[in-house]
Amino acid sequence: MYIYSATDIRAWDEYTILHEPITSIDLMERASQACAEWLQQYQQQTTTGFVIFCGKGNNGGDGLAIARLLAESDHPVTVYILEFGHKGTEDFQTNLARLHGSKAVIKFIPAEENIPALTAGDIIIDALLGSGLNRPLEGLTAKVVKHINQSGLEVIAIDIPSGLMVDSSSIGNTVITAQHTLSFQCYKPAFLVAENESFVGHLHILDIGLHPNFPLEHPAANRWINQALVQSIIKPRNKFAHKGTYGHAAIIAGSQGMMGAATLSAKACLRSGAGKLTTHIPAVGYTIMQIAVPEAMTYTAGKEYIELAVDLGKYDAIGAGPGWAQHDTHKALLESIFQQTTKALILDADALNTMAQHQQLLERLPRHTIITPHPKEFERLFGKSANDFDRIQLALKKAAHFKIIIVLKGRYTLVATPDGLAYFNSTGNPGMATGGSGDVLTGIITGLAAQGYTPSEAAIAGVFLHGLAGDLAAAYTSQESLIASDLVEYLGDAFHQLVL
Ligand SMILES: NC(=O)C1=CN([C@@H]2O[C@H](COP(=O)(O)OP(=O)(O)OC[C@H]3O[C@@H](n4cnc5c(N)ncnc54)[C@H](O)[C@@H]3O)[C@@H](O)[C@H]2O)[C@H](O)CC1
Ligand SMILES: [K+]
Repeated sequence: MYIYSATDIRAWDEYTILHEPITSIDLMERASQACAEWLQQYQQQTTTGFVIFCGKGNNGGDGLAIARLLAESDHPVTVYILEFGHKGTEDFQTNLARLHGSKAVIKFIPAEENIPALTAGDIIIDALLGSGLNRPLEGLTAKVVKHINQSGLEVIAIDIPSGLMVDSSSIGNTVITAQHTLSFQCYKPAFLVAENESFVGHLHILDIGLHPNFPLEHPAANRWINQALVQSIIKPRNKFAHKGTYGHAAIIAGSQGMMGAATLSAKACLRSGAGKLTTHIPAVGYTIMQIAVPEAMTYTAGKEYIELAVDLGKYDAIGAGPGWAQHDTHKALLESIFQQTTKALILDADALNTMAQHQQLLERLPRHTIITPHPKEFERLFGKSANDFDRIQLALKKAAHFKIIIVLKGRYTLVATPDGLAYFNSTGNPGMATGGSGDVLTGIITGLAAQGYTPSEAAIAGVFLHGLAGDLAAAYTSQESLIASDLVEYLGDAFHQLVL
């Protein structure tokens, strides 16, 4: 599934109108019906009515159609139309004429003194501006939005909270703060960044039946990692398989006091289907590893932390970094790993911090290495970004420059590939913001890469399975109680859900 820009969404609209074919006003009706149905399901016993704020573009047109549909179902509806000093789009006008025949109360806001007082119990619907927004809100529009935000009432945004840019940062701008956003057909870039979370609230993507052929003809660089995509990657296991079929992985991890990172990575690697696993750990962790993960072979190098890595050429995938802590020897260790790596390499945690301190290491990264930084680690590696959109662009730039895959962890984890594609993961929950969660991800991606999945396949499927295991675990134990070991426990169920 693609994540389209505002321009692409408009093109999809036009494509649907031309090829279904359907008139623009009927398409608006379909979108509005989907919203009205959602709202009727959602309204509470305490809801006294709907107050709908409309602009004069097609977002406002949606608002007017929603008003009519709700009024037809006997809900008290008041509509406020913000005077922009023009007549409004054709579909806006058609819907205004249709609304005049209904029981909805229609009022206009030509000036600040006409901004209405809002009463508790009403649900506010924001249909002021949608994907046609091309500049920050100002003047009367900004005042109306601030008034709505200050009311403390429940706000439901249609398509996108008014004032929020679809494709670029809205930091510092006046934007509707919605509790729910009802958007159409596909995810938009604005919904995927942490800086917009407080505006968007709970997101609901409503299917309005835009033409299915458009995505086939218009691939986009931004993509959504969902079950269908991951199902197309993960292959059923071969009936004649033996452990050699699924590769030999190595996990180079752990130090005194951080052997948990190593055992979590190791278990996750094995639970992701790697045929064999050898852990490279310091001597202090030998017994811990042998007892915690009896399925793994263990090679010790260094006393309290890993000092060297040998004989790595035989591995199909190597995961390195979890629980290393910071030691001077790690620069040489990384150089040695880079030299010996012949296939996939996954770097996380202290391996990334070492690279951040010795930036020249970045230039020596083997091609198609996967790095899995969280935003702070990313910043240490590549510098600060002014906003989340810039950070995504920087990740794509660095992925292309170093020919690596960058997994930038977050609510919608980004997988940036060297060929300029940005995949956003759909699974996961805040319960996974807990120690060891990243170590599990390193193990999963290493385990998948060892089986022969390409680095981008391993990264995409890995982040999805990791998040899905988190969702299944949270459903069982709650987000609060979720610990990283649960992610390992629920990986099996996550694979089950893929129904191979
Ligand atoms: N497939 C779909 O997603 C469908 C979407 N629909 C709805 O249509 C809107 C987009 O409509 P459009 O008329 O293009 O844009 P707006 O309603 O957002 O209004 C644009 C209008 O406003 C002017 N403008 C832009 N920025 C500002 C500003 N800061 N202040 C004031 N005015 C501004 C701009 O110049 C235009 O004149 C989409 O969001 C959906 O809600 C359809 O209903 C069907 C399918
Ligand atoms: K809106």
